[in-house]
Amino acid sequence: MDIAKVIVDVPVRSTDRPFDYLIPADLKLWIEVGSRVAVPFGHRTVQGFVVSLESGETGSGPTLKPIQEVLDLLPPLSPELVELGDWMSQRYACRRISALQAMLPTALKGKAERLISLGEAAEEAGSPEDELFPLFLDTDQEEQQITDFVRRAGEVSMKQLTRTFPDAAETVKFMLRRGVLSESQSIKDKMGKKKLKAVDLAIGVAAARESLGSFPARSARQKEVLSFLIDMEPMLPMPMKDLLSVLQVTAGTVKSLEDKGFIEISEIEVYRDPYRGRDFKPSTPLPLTDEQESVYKRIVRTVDEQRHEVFLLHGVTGSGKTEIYLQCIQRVVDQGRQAVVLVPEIALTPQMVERFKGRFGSGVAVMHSRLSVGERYDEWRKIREGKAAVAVGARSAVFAPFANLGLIIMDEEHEGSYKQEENPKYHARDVAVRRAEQGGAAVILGSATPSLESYHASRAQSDIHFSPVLLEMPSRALGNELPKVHVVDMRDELKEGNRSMFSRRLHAALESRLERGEQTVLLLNRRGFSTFVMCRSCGYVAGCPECDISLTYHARSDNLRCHYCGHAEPSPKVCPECGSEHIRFFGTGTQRVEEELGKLFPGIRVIRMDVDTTTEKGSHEKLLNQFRDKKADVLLGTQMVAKGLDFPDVTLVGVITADSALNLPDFRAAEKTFQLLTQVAGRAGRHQLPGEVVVQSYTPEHYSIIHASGHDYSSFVREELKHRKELHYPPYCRLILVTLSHEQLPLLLRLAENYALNLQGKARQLRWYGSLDKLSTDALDLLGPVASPLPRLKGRYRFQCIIKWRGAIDAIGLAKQVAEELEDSVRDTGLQVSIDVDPQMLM
Ligand SMILES: Nc1ncnc2c1ncn2[C@@H]1O[C@H](COP(=O)(O)OP(=O)(O)OP(=O)(O)O)[C@@H](O)[C@H]1O
Ligand SMILES: [Zn+2]
Ligand SMILES: [Zn+2]
Repeated sequence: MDIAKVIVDVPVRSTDRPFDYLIPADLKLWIEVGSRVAVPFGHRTVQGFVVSLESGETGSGPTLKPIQEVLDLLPPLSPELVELGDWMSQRYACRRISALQAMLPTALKGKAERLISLGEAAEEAGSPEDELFPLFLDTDQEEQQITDFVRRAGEVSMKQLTRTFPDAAETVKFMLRRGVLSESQSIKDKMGKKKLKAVDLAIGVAAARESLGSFPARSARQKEVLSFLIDMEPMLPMPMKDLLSVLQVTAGTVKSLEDKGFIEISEIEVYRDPYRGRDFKPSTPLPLTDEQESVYKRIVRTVDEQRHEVFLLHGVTGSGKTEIYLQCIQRVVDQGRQAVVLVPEIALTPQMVERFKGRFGSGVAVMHSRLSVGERYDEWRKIREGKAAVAVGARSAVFAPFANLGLIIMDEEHEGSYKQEENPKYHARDVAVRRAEQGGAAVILGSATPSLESYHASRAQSDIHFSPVLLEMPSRALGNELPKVHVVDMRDELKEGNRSMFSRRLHAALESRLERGEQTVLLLNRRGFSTFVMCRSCGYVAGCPECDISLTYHARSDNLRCHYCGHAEPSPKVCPECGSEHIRFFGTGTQRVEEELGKLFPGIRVIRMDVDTTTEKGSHEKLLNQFRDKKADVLLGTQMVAKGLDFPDVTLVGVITADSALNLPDFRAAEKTFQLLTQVAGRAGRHQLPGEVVVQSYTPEHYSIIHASGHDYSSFVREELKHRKELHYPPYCRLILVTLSHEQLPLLLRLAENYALNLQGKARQLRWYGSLDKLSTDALDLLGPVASPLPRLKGRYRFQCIIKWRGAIDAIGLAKQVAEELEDSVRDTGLQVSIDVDPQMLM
């Protein structure tokens, strides 16, 4: 009796464990760990993933239900990914099914049926003299039968195939891996594969060339087509429509060549390559600078030993980290292994993709949310079928289904967007490290401003589960200086009668750029606008007396509140520091800045890049290209303009208000401000022309602004770590954010208090509970419950607790256990508890 343990897709907590199913004899060879299957569950059929296989010789247990179907020929998950899912479910207190689902492209989540047809390689396959596969001679016959069967039918379902050839699983999978068979979704489904008419030579190049002489003059067009195809031979078959548009010939011309037997027109399957039709300038490895060389050598040592190791590559903006990535990937690819490159969604610009495509061509799969479901499915398939060796993508590319992963790179590793805010609430950095650990792969975490967590872990014993090797590149690759940063105190501007959002310095700097025909990047940091209260005369910001975090303005109740501890106070009418009436809730939009620019500099050409102008697909790219082509003087935008851009003529960067993010009720506010300023400053003067940066601030004395303007990461870190230690924040402990929600406020209040009490009680029994001040290393502390920053969402009230903990204790397990007990005790009343481990956003 063969048993499969299956994680089923049923959204109930009690189902979050594997269920046993019988493997019917005729499916036995088709089912592997990672297979997606249809199984009966209650009165329904649901989808599930096989997480382990057992031969139950003990066999006399309760009668098990059999698996009904296997849903894909090749399992969409590998045993390695299944194991990773298991780890995620513990690490993030999420359901196993949700961890596994997160690894798949949306197209695979539906119920669409898989269909099998002959693949591109079908012609060459199955011939007995195939010397490449001498060992498979006896499977040749089987292969022939299967090929015939599929050819006759055109397309067969999984079910037909598995039932007709129950013993041929190995052969079929092998055929699929070689492209003799190919798998797709049902045609009704729009995500099915895409086919295209394509043109190929029907005779050899030499013969074709010879025949060129025999074309009569009236067939000049045909001759032109043929000679073009001869030149293009290595690229054939090529899409018919490309041919027609390049040569400006009619389909009739091409058709006559086919009739004469020179060429053939067929349908080919195309991967919907979102970057098709675009030229990627091929690039070759650059000779490395000394700094790059020593970093490269160190990483390659590990790569060559095929060992797991994590590197933290701290290189200033423009130090040439990307070149290191490219050359390390090359090394891995040369070994026949694969690499994943993670970049923040926002930095996944065409410019970034271009650098990888330029080096590795079509061997690069790109995965990000701007692609359609079908495009994403194709890119994913390219990886799984071994047609790509490099995946570049946002967060979820960490799950790219490579069989032999040698390297994971995470660019801008400090970015908060690597954390997924919905379930499963994973952090791609931690998942990357874990996956690499499983598979003996190296990890490079790269940044000009590493997160305090990673940096601290590289220097000291820490609560993070890895300790990276720190590699530093303190100078720019092209030898130029980091740009000079001027900080302008906006309070002085106001004092001297300048009420404009542009300081005199920034105004003058902009003017001179316009005169010289150089370009400017303007950053308007919108994060946190209109949520905090600031005095425009003295820079005073209302903060919580308990938490050293700025208070959030609540318009409805017209008061200020602390989102950590619940402290509340009335909102001030005059500044408590200086008595000024210029105290207000901050708010400036990019649109207003644009208008102002137009007034101050008539005729100025501005490209505005923010959520409003970049919603359309491809718009982001279009705007950047316009800027690169110097169709504008100023690129004005939000965070989007801060990252990864490398434009030679940008010599000025202006930051309209540096402080806005500084005052968010978030213990990472200073860190994020420092990072943003450093990143955006790094856009200036990257090539020949020297750069200059003007940072406007109401709190120029803040250490994150001082150190960012001095390009001084280590001083910033020293100061920030001191604060974190005093106030017990990561990296000196870890956090768990528990959010409880319910439609009824009084009940929710009681439940939230219960949660806190139960947790404290349990922690006390385990002797964990207490202040983190104490010297003991194992400790757990709890803040709250308080109303969540979003106190009501979709008709549900929300309360939250923050658990601070450190040491070897199982705080995550405890948080989850207490949540489940509470949910059980109030069944049917609609309580929801969400657990966010290592939250990025506490708001
Ligand atoms: N070895 C090299 N020789 C010549 N030019 C180089 C070399 N390495 C990098 N460069 C060039 O230096 C510039 C900056 O490099 P790159 O964009 O890779 O830096 P980075 O460290 O990724 O910067 P950022 O963090 O700001 O994105 C690029 O124009 C790149 O082509
Ligand atoms: Zn004031
Ligand atoms: Zn507080």
